[in-house]
Amino acid sequence: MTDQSNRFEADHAVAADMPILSVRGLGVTFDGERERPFGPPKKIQALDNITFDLERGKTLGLVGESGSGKSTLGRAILRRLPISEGRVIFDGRDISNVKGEALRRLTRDIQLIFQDPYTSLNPRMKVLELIAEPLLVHGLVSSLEEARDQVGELMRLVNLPLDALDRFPHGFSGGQRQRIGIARALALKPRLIIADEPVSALDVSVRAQVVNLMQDLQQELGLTYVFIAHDLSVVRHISHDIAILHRGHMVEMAERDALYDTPEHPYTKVLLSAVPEPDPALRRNGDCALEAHRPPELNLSGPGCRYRDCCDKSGGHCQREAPPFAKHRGGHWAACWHVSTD
Ligand SMILES: Nc1ncnc2c1ncn2[C@@H]1O[C@H](COP(=O)(O)OP(=O)(O)OP(=O)(O)O)[C@@H](O)[C@H]1O
Repeated sequence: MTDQSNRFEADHAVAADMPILSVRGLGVTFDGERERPFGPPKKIQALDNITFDLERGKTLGLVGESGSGKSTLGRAILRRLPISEGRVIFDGRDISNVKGEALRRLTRDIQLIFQDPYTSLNPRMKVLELIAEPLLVHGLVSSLEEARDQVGELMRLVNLPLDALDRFPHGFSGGQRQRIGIARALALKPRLIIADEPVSALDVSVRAQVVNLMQDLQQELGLTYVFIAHDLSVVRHISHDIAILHRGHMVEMAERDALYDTPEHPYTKVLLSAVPEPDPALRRNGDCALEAHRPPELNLSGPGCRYRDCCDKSGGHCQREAPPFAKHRGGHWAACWHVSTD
């Protein structure tokens, strides 16, 4: 175990058996457009009744199509937007309503890795400034020179050469920029990292390197990840558990191999059937699985399962009542009347 790892552990003495993150009945509602002048804004329910636990040191892969609520869930956990319903418990503490200094402190513990390393790094700041900025903002160092050693150690962690410190980000490749973004996210020694599509903007050839780096860092520093992706092929390698979002609802969650080998929810099966086929025209059931972006508010009318219109198993029960997100065979959690319980 390295010194860096010891430092992380010493700083974060916690009950090891408690999930680092528990989300209970989480709902997030946005104000949409007004239907008439001066009328009330339409309500957009981006997330509804999301419940899951994430164990310390593990990765939850969060998968869903565009508009399914992945980023909203990430931002709700980070407390960057108001929670309408339910609770987010981080390290045994309810953080659903934290404000002020407590929220500021929380941003040290939970960090975000952005999707696009081209736009997320200020082009006018040198790498030293970019990585040192969180340390300066949180008052952990008082000058760039004081930060230099810590930043150098972060550069070592993400396999970037030290001579990069005094250069601007435009001189780096996408993969190297994402390493800078990761070093910046690590600067405050977070325990939980929300990685919002961290490899989607990168060339396919460097995606695996960044995913492998994140895995190595997880081992070395004991990090926990929520790894967001819009497709199941990206999260397989890195995830311990995988959760599937569909129109603001969690429809299935299971241990990685169980989800790929024996998917339970019809929507998961359709997403999986789309994974190996790169040509969208050839994807099976493509109309429903890979639907064009449809805001969730269009789908909230009436009772019943939100997937009912796309499901070939849909029957009367599915039309009348939404299935609960419940535990089923083989440890799968799924929201479907057609999955049998243990
Ligand atoms: N600030 C906001 N105001 C109003 N609606 C919003 C806001 N942010 C998100 N939404 C809506 O909430 C829903 C979920 O959006 P979200 O960005 O979380 O989806 P996503 O799964 O991350 O999609 P993508 O993969 O395209 O990023 C969408 O209908 C989106 O239009």
